[in-house]
Amino acid sequence: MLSLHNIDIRYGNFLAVDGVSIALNNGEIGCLLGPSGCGKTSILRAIAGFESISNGQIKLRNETVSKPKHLIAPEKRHISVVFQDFALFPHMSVSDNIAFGLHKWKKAARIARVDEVLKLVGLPHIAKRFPHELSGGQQQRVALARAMAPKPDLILMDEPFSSLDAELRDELAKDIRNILKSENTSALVVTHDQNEAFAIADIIGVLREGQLHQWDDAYALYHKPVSRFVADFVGSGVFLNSRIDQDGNIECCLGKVKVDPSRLNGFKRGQEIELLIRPDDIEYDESSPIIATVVRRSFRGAQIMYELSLPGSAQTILCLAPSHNDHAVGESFGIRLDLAHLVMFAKS
Ligand SMILES: Nc1ncnc2c1ncn2[C@@H]1O[C@H](COP(=O)(O)OP(=O)(O)OP(=O)(O)O)[C@@H](O)[C@H]1O
Repeated sequence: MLSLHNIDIRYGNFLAVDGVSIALNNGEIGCLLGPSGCGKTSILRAIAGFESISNGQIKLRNETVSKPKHLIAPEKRHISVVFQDFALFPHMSVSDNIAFGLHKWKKAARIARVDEVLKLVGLPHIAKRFPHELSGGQQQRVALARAMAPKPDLILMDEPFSSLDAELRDELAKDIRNILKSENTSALVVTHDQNEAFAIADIIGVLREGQLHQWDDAYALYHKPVSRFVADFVGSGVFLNSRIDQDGNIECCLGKVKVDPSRLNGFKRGQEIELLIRPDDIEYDESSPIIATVVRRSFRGAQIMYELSLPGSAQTILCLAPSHNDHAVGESFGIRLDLAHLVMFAKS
């Protein structure tokens, strides 16, 4: 459906996007995730045809729509864009907003399609209202209905949830995913919020300073990050100063971690490394000889996130424990390391 081949985007001499390649299949929902200024919006604008590229090419349904000095106009790309502020026309009713992109359709087909997408987004009863009479969440759904109405090949969404309440965002992200999937519509969403990315996307690209670090599903980003940046940006955790001993095992403040030699690819015996420990790698275990002390805690309902110190180590670790194991700051309890995935980086 969509492929970007090694694209660069420049603003004068500044290289804002540097050699990015991604591909999205028909019906897939992709997401570009990264901190402010990493180039997400620039990529979205280039796909929409609002921005030119200085290297590489962009293909839609296998047709090249952008390459240096060649730009197919946005209206010829069969793409719809949902903007951050929804950009609904304030003087038009909801149904007129949705019908706006259908002016070439026959009247009966147009009316039927407006009805259809309003049902799809769960708002069949608000067709006659005006945008200012809607809640933020309803405006978001109308904006999505308007984008979906012409049956575009691809929908682009730029920070679609940023103006909504935190509680609403997660719910809406899941709903929007279901709505897009119900019509097998492909979409690419831009966000800096990983929970939104996890809730909406099949595949996520993590960007930093114009470069794509990883294009993968949420599980792989969390458990098999390819760079220290991805490991740090996605999810929480700590990088424990560790060392590979002469037997090829990892020594750290939690003891010795036995490692299958095949997993030491590229690392040498005796090398200093940083070992990624996620909060879910540390288990509460009353019978363990490793005793940790609570430095900080944050109650999260079913679980408590503990920050723990260990004897003889200046580093702290995180532990996500079931909340019936309730300990105050200063108290100690036993923990066990249960590393499902070994993620390590050469010490910089
Ligand atoms: N028109 C422009 N002229 C010059 N520099 C620009 C222009 N648009 C964006 N940039 C720069 O390019 C870089 C990428 O910007 P972009 O808006 O794509 O980032 P972003 O990841 O979407 O950020 P945010 O999350 O803050 O919207 C930034 O350093 C930005 O300052």
